Amino acid sequence: MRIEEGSIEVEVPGEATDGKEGEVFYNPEMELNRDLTVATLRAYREREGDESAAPTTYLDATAASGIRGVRAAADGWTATTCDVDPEAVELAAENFERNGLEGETVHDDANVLMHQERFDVVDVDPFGTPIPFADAAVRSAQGLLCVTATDTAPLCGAHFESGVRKYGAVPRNTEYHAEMGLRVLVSALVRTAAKFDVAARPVFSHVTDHYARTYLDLEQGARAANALLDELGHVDHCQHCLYRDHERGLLADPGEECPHCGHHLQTAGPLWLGDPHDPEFVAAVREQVTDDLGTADRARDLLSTVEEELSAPTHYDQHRLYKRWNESAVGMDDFLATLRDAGHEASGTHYGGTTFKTTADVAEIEAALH
Ligand SMILES: C[S@@+](CC[C@H](N)C(=O)[O-])C[C@H]1O[C@@H](n2cnc3c(N)ncnc32)[C@H](O)[C@@H]1O
Repeated sequence: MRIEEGSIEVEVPGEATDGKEGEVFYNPEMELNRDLTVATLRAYREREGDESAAPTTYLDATAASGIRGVRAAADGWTATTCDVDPEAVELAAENFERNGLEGETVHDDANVLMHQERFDVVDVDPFGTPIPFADAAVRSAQGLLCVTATDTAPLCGAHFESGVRKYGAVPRNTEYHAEMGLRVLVSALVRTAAKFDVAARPVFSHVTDHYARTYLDLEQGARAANALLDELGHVDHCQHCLYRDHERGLLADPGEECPHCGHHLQTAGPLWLGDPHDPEFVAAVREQVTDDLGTADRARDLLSTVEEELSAPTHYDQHRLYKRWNESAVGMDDFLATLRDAGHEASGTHYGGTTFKTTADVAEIEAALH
C-alpha cells in the first residue's frame, strides 16, 4: 500500500502489522509520533546554531519500512536506517529511492551498528522496551537521543516484576500511571547514560495512546551526569486518599503512614523527578509544526499543553477526586481557576482531559474546592 506522510510517499504493508509474522512492521497510529519527531529534529537543528556546527546525521536504528529515516532525509538530514529484518532493509532502500532521496540502509543488529558508528541524532523506536538498545544508543548518539517505549504495563507498575527487571526501578500502579511510566523510563535512561559519564536531560516527552516517547539532550562529562542523578528520587503514594509526596535522592526513606489518612504508603523509584520537558524547547518544537504534517492540529495542541504543564512529578485525575468526594465534577477551566484563586499553581496536563497538576496537596485541593 502506498501512503503519504509529511512530504514523502512510501510503500508499507497493507494493514497495521505487528511485524512478527514475516511482514515488515507499520503502524499508521504512530503518525503523530513521527510528525513530532520531524518537528523536534527541526527545532534541535535550529537550536544548535550555525551551518558548520549544525547536526546533520540521523540514525533510525530500528527502522522497519524506513519511514522515519526517509522523512528525516526529506528534511535535509543525512539519514541511515538499520534493521535486523532483511525485508525491512530492502523496503527502506526502495522507499528512499521512491522519493529520490539518498539514505544508507544497514542490515545488522542495531546494537552492533551503534557500537561502531556515531550519529548526531539516534532514534530508537523498537518493539516494547528500548532498554536492550540503551547502552549502545547512548554511546552512538552525539547530541540527541530519541526513544519510544511501548511496554506501558511494566513501566507503570501493572506488570510489576517486569518493570523492576527491565528498568531497575520500583514502579507503582497509580492513577497517574502514564506519568509513572514516563518517569521510570527517563530514570532508566538517565542512569544508563550516567554509566558512560554522559548527562541525558529530557527536553520533550509525551505519553500518547500505548507508548511513551522522550527526547534527551546528551552532554559528555561526569560532573554533568552527577548533576542529573540529583534529580532522581522517590514518590510516596497513598492508594486510599491519593496523597503523594516526593523526595530527591537515590536511597528511599519511605514514610510508613499517610499523614493525611493514616493508611499505608507505597514507594516508587528511583524516578526522574526533574522536568521531563524544557518548555522553551517545546515552544520551539511547536513553531516547527508545519501544516503539511498530517497531525499538525493534534501536535500543536499536545505541545501547547506540554508547554504549560507544571513540572510537579505526579498529576491528579479530577474525576477520581470527585468520586471520592461523592460529588459531580465541575468543568476543568473552573476547577483550575478555583485552585489558582486559592493561591495554588495549577495546570492541565497532556495525560488526559480530566488530569491536572498543582502545588496544592490533596488536603489543600479538597479545601479549595469546598
Ligand atoms: C516498532 S518497529 C519500528 C517502526 C518504525 N520505527 C516506524 O516508525 O514505523 C521495530 C523494528 O525493529 C526491528 N528490530 C528488532 N530488533 C532489532 C535489532 N536488534 N536491531 C535492529 N532492528 C531490530 C524490527 O525488525 C522492526 O522492524
